[in-house]
This record gives sequence, C-alpha cells and structure tokens, in this order.
Amino acid sequence: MTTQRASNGQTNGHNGFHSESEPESPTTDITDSSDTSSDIVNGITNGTGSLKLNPRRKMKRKQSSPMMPAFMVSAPGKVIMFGEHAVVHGKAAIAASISLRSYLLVTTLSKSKRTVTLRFPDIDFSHTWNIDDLPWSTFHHPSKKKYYYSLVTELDPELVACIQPFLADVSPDKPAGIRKVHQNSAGSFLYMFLSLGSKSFPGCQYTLRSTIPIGAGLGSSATIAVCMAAALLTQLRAITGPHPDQPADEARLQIERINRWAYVYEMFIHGNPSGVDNTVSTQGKAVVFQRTDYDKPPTVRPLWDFPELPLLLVDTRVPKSTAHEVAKVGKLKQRHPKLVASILDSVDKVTDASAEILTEDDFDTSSEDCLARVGELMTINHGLLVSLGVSHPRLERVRELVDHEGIGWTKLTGAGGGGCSITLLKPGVSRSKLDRLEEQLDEEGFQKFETTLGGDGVGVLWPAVLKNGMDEDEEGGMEIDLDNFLSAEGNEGVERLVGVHGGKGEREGWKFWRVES
Ligand SMILES: Nc1ncnc2c1ncn2[C@@H]1O[C@H](COP(=O)(O)OP(=O)(O)O)[C@@H](O)[C@H]1O
Ligand SMILES: C[C@@](O)(CCOP(=O)(O)O)CC(=O)O
Repeated sequence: MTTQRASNGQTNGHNGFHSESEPESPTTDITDSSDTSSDIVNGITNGTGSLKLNPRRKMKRKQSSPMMPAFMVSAPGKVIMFGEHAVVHGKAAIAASISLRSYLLVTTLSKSKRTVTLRFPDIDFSHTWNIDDLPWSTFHHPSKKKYYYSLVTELDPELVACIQPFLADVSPDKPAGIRKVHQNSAGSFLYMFLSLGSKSFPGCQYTLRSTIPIGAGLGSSATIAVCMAAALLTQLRAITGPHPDQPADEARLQIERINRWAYVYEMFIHGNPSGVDNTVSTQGKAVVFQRTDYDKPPTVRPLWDFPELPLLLVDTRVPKSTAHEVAKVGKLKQRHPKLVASILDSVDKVTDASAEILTEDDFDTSSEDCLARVGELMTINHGLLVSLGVSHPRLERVRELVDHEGIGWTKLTGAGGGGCSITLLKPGVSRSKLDRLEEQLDEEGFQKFETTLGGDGVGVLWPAVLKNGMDEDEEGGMEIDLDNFLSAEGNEGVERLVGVHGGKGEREGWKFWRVES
C-alpha cells in the first residue's frame, strides 16, 4: 500500500488545500494505538490471566476522560455537471454539492460496553461487533499501520482479507444481493475503524439516515464515507471541528484529513473511485476535480462563486451500480483504446470549456445566451456518455420529454445506467410547459427533486442539540437522541428534526469548516 506525505508546508497551487506537514508519528495520545498499552489497563496483564497490581503504573494511570456527548455529522450529496467517467481516467470533472444530505448520529456507550454498532435503517442494516475481538494486531502491525494523516491510495489485500471473518455473520437471512450491500457497508466501516481506531476505542453506535436517493448518481455512498471519516477523526480528536475565527489553513487541513479517509471508505464500496464525490461532499460548494496520478492527491480547484443554475433533477428510479458502469467503460477502453481515449479527450475539452464559461465574471443565470452555452455543452457531454454506453432507455426518455417541450438541456449525472438526469432550464419557460412536463414525468414513474446547488460541505453538530426557535430553546435546545432520530418520518421528518436548514434558514448548532480564501 502506498503512503505518501505531501511536501512540507507547500500549498498545492490548484487545489485550495494546504499540503500538510505531518508528524512522523502522531503527537497526541489519541491515535497511539499500540495495543500493548491497552493490554495493561489498570495494571492487569492480560497475558497470564493473573492479576498483578503495579504501583508505578497505577500512579501513572491517566485520569479517565469524561464520556463524549452524542454528536452528529452531516455531508451533502452532489451532482456531476461535467466529466463523469472521464474523471476516472485522469480527466477533469465539475461537481457541485446539493442540498440533500446524510446525517450520522454518534452515541458513546458506557465504559463497560465494549461494542461498536452500525445502524443504517435506510437499507435495513444493523450489526454489532465486540471491539476487543477485532483484528487490531494485524491492522497495527508496524508494516501496515496507518495514521490519521496518512494518504492511503489503495486497499491492502491482506487487511481486506483479515476482516472477512467479521463479515460472515452480517445479515445472514437477507437475500444475496442485499447481503452483499450490507457486507460492503460493514467492510468499509471496519477497514476505516481498524485503521484509525485502537483497541481502547470507546464502545459506540453509529446511526445514519439520509435524504439522498440511494444509488441514483447523487453520491449517496460518498456522503456516508465523509460522515464516517469526520465522526471517527472527531472521536480521535485528530480534528478539532469547525470553530469561530478558525484560520482557513487549519480548516483546510482538517477537511483534507476527512477527505483522505472518506476516499478509503469509497474504495471499499466502489473499487476504483476517482474521489470526486467524496471531495465535493467534504468541501461543499463546487469544484473542478482532476486526479492524474492515483498515488498523489487530486488537484481540486474550488469554484466559490458557482452560479445558482436553474436545474431540474429527475430520478429514473432505475437502480444502478457505479462499480458496474465504471468497469464497463474500462472494458470498452481496453477493447478500443484509441477510440475511447479520443472520446475521453473530448469530454475533457467540454469540461474545460464549461469551467471557463461558468467562471466568467459576467456569467448571468438569467441570460439565455449564457445558459445556452452551458446547456449545449451538457448536450454534447451527454452524447459522449451515450457513446461510452452508460446511458439507459429511461434516461433517454427524460431527455425526449424535455426536448419535446423545448425547455432545456439534459444530461445524465453520475455513473449512469439508471439513476438521475439533470436538466438546465431555459430562462422564462412558461409555468404551463413546466407543469405539463412534471405531470408527464410523474405519470411515467419518474421522481423529481428540488435542490439547490453549491451549499456547505461536511458539518458537525456538537453536542447533538439543536435550537429551532421553539420553547425548548430556553432550556438549552432540543437534544437529538437515538429514539427520536430513528422515529423521524421520511426525508421530511429527518430534515425537520436534524436538517442543517430545518426549512427556515441555517439553524443554530450546525457548524461548517470555512475554507474559502
Ligand atoms: N442511506 C444509506 N444508508 C446506508 N448505506 C447507504 C445509504 N445510501 C447509500 N448507501 C451505500 O452506498 C451504496 C450506493 O452507492 P453508489 O452506487 O455510489 O450510489 P450513488 O450514486 O448514490 O453514490 C449503497 O449500496 C450503500 O452501500
Ligand atoms: C462515474 C463516476 O465518475 C461518478 C459516479 O458517481 P455516482 O457513484 O453515480 O454518484 C465514478 C467516479 O468518479 O468515481
């Protein structure tokens, strides 16, 4: 496995992230994961089973830290405006965050409970492991050990193999396809938990709910990856969380750490992700993303002033697999290397041209000419994706309906093969035309999503208490506990209970890293 450290303190021209100068080994005790220390807790050696009290150890014993309060993290989904698939092959892509988000509640158990639980009710998955039984010594062997600042660019097959026994009793009664998804979720979590955590990690539960349609091209898996990475790094105190007057460099460093580990989680789910999804989900807003060398960090150019484009987001409700679509393009490239390379080059040119237009100082979202120039590029990008074989008849049907009404420009977004399309709406389209289109989409079983682009990236609610401008605020706000989080009804219930916007502007409580400058 390759571990790279960025060169000292240099800023990496394009990406807006600070190349970090990291310690050779962690300087804080939080990631000191040598299992020996935890084997001698309270002067009891665990090797012989005999109880020996060692007075020196006893005197040096650290004060036990107070239990962490429950806290939450949240990360946004994304749309890829230009460059999906090409981005896996080293070309640039433009992606923007959307207002649909995932929410993760982290609750710490009492000290005697040595278990870790994943609870993903959206996919009907829950599993608990004994922390002490997990293969810590393999993950923490000096030849394998990774730290919170490591850049991990591939999964270690030996480490992947050593967690397999811990996936064997995951969802044994579910149908094979569902079981596979559950095992994948469990595996990606365990890989990150074992890489970052230690045997002395506190028992805890991770409960996730999301308002993002699953597997629809809106980056749902990346939001989970980002939430998990942010939660674990917060528990380890490897990041402090956003705070007022935080220097932008510090915020960038923390965001970078989250993004690096989210990528590891994504690798487990997808095999060969470009990293664009987790990057835009971590950082928010919009980015031009490119990864030319998989052993190095990508270049990420933030587009802070990404225009508020009038977009219609339509879910075909055809499930797809990102891994499958990516593999399909890979195979096509193998069979027709020159031809596919030239299609990917064309996608790259389209992405370049659109980045130029979208960042023009006088780009005006109410100008038909501005929108048409972007829209035409979307149409071209879609055509190129069709030629790569990743569209689907239902995606083509959305395009047909939109084209028939003549109200905008449509392309698939994400991996394709189903999932979602985006339509850039022409300015001044009549309400009646829009209504007709929406009725037709509804009649044919498509789902329309209202979303805004370019919102905040990963955020933290610490502790899990929100102020809503309601009566309970006088007593310090409303505490989000496991029961009310689990019983919130549907997307609306989740948004109302814990949403970063709560329907009435930003709520008091959620904090976001501010990396702009
Ligand atoms: N709400 C959720 N709860 C639990 N796991 C989820 C959820 N949403 C997505 N996932 C995980 O992400 C996978 C879908 O990822 P992917 O195919 O990349 O779709 P997308 O295009 O939405 O990112 C699911 O199979 C599951 O492992
Ligand atoms: C096809 C691809 O470019 C985007 C996939 O997006 P999604 O998983 O469909 O949300 C793959 C990638 O960038 O890793």
